[in-house]
Amino acid sequence: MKTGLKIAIGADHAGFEYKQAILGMFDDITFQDFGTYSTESADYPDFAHAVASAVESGDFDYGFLLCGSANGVAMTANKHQGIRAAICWKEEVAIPARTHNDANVLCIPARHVTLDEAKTIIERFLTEEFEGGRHARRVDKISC
Ligand SMILES: O=C(CO)[C@H](O)[C@H](O)[C@H](O)COP(=O)(O)O
Repeated sequence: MKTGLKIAIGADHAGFEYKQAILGMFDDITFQDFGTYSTESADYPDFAHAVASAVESGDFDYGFLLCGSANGVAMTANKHQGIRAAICWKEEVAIPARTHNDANVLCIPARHVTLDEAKTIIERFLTEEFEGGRHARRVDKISC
């Protein structure tokens, strides 16, 4: 796993508890927490836009977003021009998210994976590197 990374993280109420756990999980990652800050019902676009803007600014290596299904945060983050947000629910999906899609935001469905699975997904996402080549050509075609 890469070390010394700066990561912007956010979640709605459905992802709050996993977000809190993730914040304490990795000694060598600097997190900035963009909320939410409790289990009180909240609106996922508020946190997804904040994390996406932070990653777009270049101040962070990656963004992590959590909501119940990960769909809402991914849809929101992907509205940002510089963002490639990938929903990853298992390690095998996190690998091509980085190697093929050069994803810069990892979206985790907190209601559908265990915390251990979320940790494994994160570790894999932070280990794999973009392969470039034919994948770079395809990634270049994503923007419209
Ligand atoms: O998954 C989500 C959005 O894609 C949210 O986290 C919620 O799980 C979903 O919208 C349901 O919201 P609720 O207010 O907790 O019923």
